[in-house]
Amino acid sequence: MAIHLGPNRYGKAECRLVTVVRDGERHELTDLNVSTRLAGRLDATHLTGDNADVLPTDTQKNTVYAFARDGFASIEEFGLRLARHFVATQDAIERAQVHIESYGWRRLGGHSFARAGDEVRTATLTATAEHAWAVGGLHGLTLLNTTGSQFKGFPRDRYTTLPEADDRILATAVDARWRFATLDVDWNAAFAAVRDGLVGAFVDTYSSSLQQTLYAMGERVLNTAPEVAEVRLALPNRHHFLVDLSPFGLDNPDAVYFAADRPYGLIEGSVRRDGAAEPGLAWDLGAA
Ligand SMILES: O=c1[nH]c(=O)c2[nH]c(=O)[nH]c2[nH]1
Repeated sequence: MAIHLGPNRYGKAECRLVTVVRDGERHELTDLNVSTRLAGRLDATHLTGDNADVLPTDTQKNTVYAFARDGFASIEEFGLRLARHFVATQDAIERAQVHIESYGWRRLGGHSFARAGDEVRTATLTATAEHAWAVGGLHGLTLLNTTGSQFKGFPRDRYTTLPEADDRILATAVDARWRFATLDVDWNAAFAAVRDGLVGAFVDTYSSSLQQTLYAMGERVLNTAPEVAEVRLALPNRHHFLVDLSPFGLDNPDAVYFAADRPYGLIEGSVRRDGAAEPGLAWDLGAA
């Protein structure tokens, strides 16, 4: 029976990095979580324990902190610089991916900040010697419409108990990633445009299903951000169930809800621009 080494990669996960730019009294804060992944001709270390091609994950972590010393205008720019550095300087490394989470802080004053909720901006930058790819993203953006949503016309079988809903609460925590067709992008402006598109479509769409809202959100992003080739969305349906108050002799005119934690519907999908460039390694460092 033949046995062989399958796809593999290695790197330093979750380097927590905070930077402060001290411009007089007004300080700028970034709060990141940076992960590196390297792949390439790494058979030797797995098969014989020869580490000649294994840039230590400790060195990868140090590189993250050292490059941060130079500053960066966006997490996409920072991640691209790191990913390109690893493939350019390590012979055996053919593919590098840097994933960055950016935690928001709301300004309270010149040098004071409050953590801005659960929303996280993300970026995934992948490089080979010849190409690079960028994926932007966000997760933890919780949205809720108190009306403008229904769910009707679904099939019923002997296990169906769900009543048809003419008017319901629609709530979700958006998990979105979007693939750029180019690297010639004003990254922070693009992030703002995509985020506005996601939120705007959620607010504006009369929803017959969360699936319909998902498509509307992806379509709006592609219409507002020309650099984006594809949007991938995962939308948990944060169910809000009307509480039966009749045991207490009370009516419930769509006023009192139970916000269920789990289980939840999970609606996932991607919306793509026709004719856009192939994704290459953008989504997945892959096996090569
Ligand atoms: O928007 C929805 N999509 C579904 O697929 C679904 N299924 C369900 O039980 N409720 C809902 N709501």
